[in-house]
Amino acid sequence: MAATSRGTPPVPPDARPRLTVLSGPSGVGKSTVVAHLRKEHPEVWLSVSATTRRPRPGERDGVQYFFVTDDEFDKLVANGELLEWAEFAGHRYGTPRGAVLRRLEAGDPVLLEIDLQGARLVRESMPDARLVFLAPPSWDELVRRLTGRGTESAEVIERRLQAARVELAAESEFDVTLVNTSVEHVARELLALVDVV
Ligand SMILES: Nc1ncnc2c1ncn2[C@@H]1O[C@H](COP(=O)(O)OP(=O)(O)OP(=O)(O)O)[C@@H](O)[C@H]1O
Ligand SMILES: Nc1nc2c(ncn2[C@@H]2O[C@H](COP(=O)(O)O)[C@@H](O)[C@H]2O)c(=O)[nH]1
Repeated sequence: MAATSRGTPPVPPDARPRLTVLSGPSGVGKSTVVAHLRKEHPEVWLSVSATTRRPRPGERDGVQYFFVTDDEFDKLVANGELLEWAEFAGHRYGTPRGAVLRRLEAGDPVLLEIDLQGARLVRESMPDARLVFLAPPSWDELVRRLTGRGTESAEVIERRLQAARVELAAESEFDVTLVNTSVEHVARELLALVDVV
């Protein structure tokens, strides 16, 4: 089945912003879609966030995240090294400022995969950023995906689903919504928005 999109259509190429923020509820498929996109288009640069969460099996420091201690995260905040940061389901996550700004200055398309709070902060500090919301085909499918991933305890899944209700209610704040029915389709739609084609 094809992915569908809602919201503002892409603006003409010469007016496209080069910073794209992808948000959406936990388990909707953000990382899966971005990994698919970057497999075919490695030129799309994805910011690697810092987090105080522990790595999941298979996750490597500096690849999925920079895994840091609470003290290290405090220092990143105190030194102004984060473009934005937020607490999500009991852990802190933040976007390293320096790397993002260097990429943007170089004219490279930049993609952030962050939560709703982070998206709102980026909108305030960088109003030209394009905010993309990844929505699930249905609530039941979101629960299936988050549970089926098998990486979180029942308690953590419950916290993430509570956050998901808030995030889904904020869809209208985003410039574009992509519905993740098909990873391939939605990755193609995201690529068009990220402005590298
Ligand atoms: N279109 C899809 N159809 C079916 N399953 C999907 C689809 N997209 C992703 N999934 C599956 O859903 C699960 C959650 O995906 P993923 O980890 O990418 O979500 P996420 O939005 O990055 O979550 P989080 O915010 O918690 O990091 C994974 O098991 C993934 O394989
Ligand atoms: N505000 C920010 N949110 C971020 C950042 N990096 C990731 N995230 C979001 O956190 C949740 C949970 O991620 P998980 O890897 O523990 O499942 C998810 O919505 C991510 O998009 C960030 O730098 N800032």
